[in-house]
Amino acid sequence: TQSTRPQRLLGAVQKNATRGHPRSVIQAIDHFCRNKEWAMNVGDEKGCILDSVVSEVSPATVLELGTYCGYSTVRIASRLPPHAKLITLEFNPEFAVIARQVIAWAGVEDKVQLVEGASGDWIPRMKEQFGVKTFDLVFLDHWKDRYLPDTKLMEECGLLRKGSILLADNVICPGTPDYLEYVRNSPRYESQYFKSHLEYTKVEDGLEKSVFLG
Ligand SMILES: Cc1ccc(Cc2cc(O)c(O)c(C(=O)NC/C=C/[C@H]3O[C@@H](n4cnc5c(N)ncnc54)[C@H](O)[C@@H]3O)c2)cc1
Ligand SMILES: [Mg+2]
Repeated sequence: TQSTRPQRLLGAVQKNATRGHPRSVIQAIDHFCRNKEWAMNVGDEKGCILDSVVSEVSPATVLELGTYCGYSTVRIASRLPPHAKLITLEFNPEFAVIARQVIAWAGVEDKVQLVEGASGDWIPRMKEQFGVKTFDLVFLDHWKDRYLPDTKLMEECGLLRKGSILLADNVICPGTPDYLEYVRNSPRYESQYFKSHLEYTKVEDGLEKSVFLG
């Protein structure tokens, strides 16, 4: 039977990356997406911005919305301080199966909890289910029309504290206009745009970094 793109991406990781070396996993995926098949990973250009935010925040608790194949999961997890935890939500079981294997190949599985399910269902259960108080960093990279409702839900569930950082992918392409308008105009956020390009292309895109002011 035909393989899927995520399966072919995983194959490229297993063929070209070294087990336990997250950087080689990232390089293998970027090479595959540049030279074989484009895939919606945050990519190496925006990935460097993500890296610098993770290093700057040095978060103890991270939430990622939209795991896909686990590219940004590996990128974030490989830069977390010891004992830090990354919870990543993915509701497509087929993608979750691939992401678990990519995460394992990179050797970062003990920092990552991949939860299969929808953000809307799981955000309200973070405290009771995973003993999370608040998130120091949230990386939003799931369906673009979910960024705003999920941000409001995180506020309502008390998952954000003064200083929590939201980092959102694709605020230009595909675009998240309602989310951008909210974080840029709400007195509860201090927002900053990092101009970049849509992964593996010359099309403009960027990340929006928003600090929750409490
Ligand atoms: C016009 C156009 C099209 C595509 C692009 C290119 C482009 C570039 C990008 O960086 C992109 O991130 C995207 C994009 O669409 N990303 C959506 C990513 C979803 C993943 O997250 C999963 N998921 C979606 N909603 C939820 C949810 N509630 N709870 C849990 N998981 C969810 C899905 O199961 C997928 O694993 C697209 C640019 C322009
Ligand atoms: Mg994206």
